[in-house]
Amino acid sequence: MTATNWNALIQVGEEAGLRGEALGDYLLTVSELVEKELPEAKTFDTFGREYIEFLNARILSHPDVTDYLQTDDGKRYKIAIENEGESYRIIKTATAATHPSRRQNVAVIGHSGHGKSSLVGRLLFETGGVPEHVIEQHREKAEEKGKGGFEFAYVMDNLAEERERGVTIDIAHQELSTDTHDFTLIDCPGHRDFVKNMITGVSNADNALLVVAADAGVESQTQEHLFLARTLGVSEILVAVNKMDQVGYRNDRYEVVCEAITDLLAQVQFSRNDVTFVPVSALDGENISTESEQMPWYDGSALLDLLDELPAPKHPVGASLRLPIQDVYTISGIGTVPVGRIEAGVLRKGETVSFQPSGASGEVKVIEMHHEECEEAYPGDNVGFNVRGIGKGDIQRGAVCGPVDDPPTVAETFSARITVHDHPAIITPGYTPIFHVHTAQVACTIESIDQLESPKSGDIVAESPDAIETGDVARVTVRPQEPLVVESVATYPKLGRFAIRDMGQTIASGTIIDVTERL
Ligand SMILES: Nc1nc2c(ncn2[C@@H]2O[C@H](COP(=O)(O)OP(=O)(O)OP(=O)(O)O)[C@@H](O)[C@H]2O)c(=O)[nH]1
Ligand SMILES: [Mg+2]
Repeated sequence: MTATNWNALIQVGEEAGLRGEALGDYLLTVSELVEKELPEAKTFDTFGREYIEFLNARILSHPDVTDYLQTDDGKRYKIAIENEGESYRIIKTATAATHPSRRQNVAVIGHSGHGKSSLVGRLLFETGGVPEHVIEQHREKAEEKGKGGFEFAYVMDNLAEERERGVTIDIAHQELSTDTHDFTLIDCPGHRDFVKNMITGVSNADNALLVVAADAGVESQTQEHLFLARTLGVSEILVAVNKMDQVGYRNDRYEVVCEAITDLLAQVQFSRNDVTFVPVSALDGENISTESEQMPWYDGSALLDLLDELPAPKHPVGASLRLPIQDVYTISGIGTVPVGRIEAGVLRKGETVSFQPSGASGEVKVIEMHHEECEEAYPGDNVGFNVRGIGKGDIQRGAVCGPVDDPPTVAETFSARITVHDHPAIITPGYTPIFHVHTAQVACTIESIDQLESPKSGDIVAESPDAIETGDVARVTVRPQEPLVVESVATYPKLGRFAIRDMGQTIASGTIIDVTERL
């Protein structure tokens, strides 16, 4: 199979898509694939599928999942790949309307009052998600409460207390669709009292949008959130420098703020090249969906276009189902409905699943995604579901759902590599702070400090040190004080990363190397 043949395949596919007819089948041998195509190609692990990128199309495939052929211009065809010994036969089965690679969870993070909720509200408004008269109603209500200017934030802040205080307390999810993506924006609280809610939001995110007000610049939760996003495995960070109206849309002020953020990024081993900056005004709607005329000095794209350019999320390939539970609802007519985001594997109707650490299990009766029922759901999907025989007492935030024959691992102990970022004193064995891992928050004891590493080279510089302190990197053994599901970072990245908090601040972070299962 040569590149020319491949082009022909795509062409036929496009025409067939229009007519809704079968593509026909094409045979290519494994050696042809490897020798002719792969040198030009890359493989990616995405959505539990293996992306094989060809010259101008790619096959998204996984044994568990229907395959798709995607051309460079974003057209997708549902295909079946039949494996005939040495050969693959590719058959087009239907035109695929949507595809999970459109889906992207973005956590909106940053210091309190910098305009996260307002920015999400504005994005929804400009993409038609919120009609003008609703914004008007919010404007009136906000003014009545002496909170003029909060009309866009009120789109996100629904709780009475949130509106009264003018701060977000718990995370809120909002759907936003563009031509190429279906985003779930997770508006996180910026206030330092609610960092634990922000962690739940970030642990569900693929990428993050950091909002920094141009007038206030970097503040304490700008730093803490950036650090947590990095620690909890967010791949890319987009920085919106908001409230540009407050600084007269001045380029020099924008640059000062960008420089301050660049310094913070360096502390978490991000370089400025890994991050995109955009100046915006949520209040005036500048640089949100169209490029702003107020800032001719800015030569980049508007925020919405930058969101579309965020990298596709990566998920483990060929792994078993792992679905950390974020909340559990009781819905009349259905019963107990746990909700969460699939981090690995496939959730299927009719299959028996197990929740750990409780061990409760049952058959999946209903899966719902974005208010629609579906047969199966994949990594990256936010789902609500119902399992036969499972009641509210069997599951809570922090539980993890997986297959009965390969259930999530409940740890007796685990070994981890931690970095101490900010602790006022020394840390000795026996120390028991709160560990935040996926959606769980559990007190865990650092039972032993096994090795001290050089932060630069990673070399072991001491065995069994008595204590560690700020700046140290160490291998430690950890014992959860309550049953807790964790996995090694190598097998399930999102279940193997954690932040450690104590005394109202984030003091350390780490990755899990190995888990000793509780029997
Ligand atoms: N001038 C100006 N004010 C803004 C802008 N964006 C937000 N604000 C104001 O900033 C204040 C806080 O906005 P929010 O959107 O609630 O901020 P937040 O980041 O969600 O705050 P938390 O929920 O507490 O973390 C409100 O008074 C907004 O009107 C902007 O672009 N320009
Ligand atoms: Mg808010």
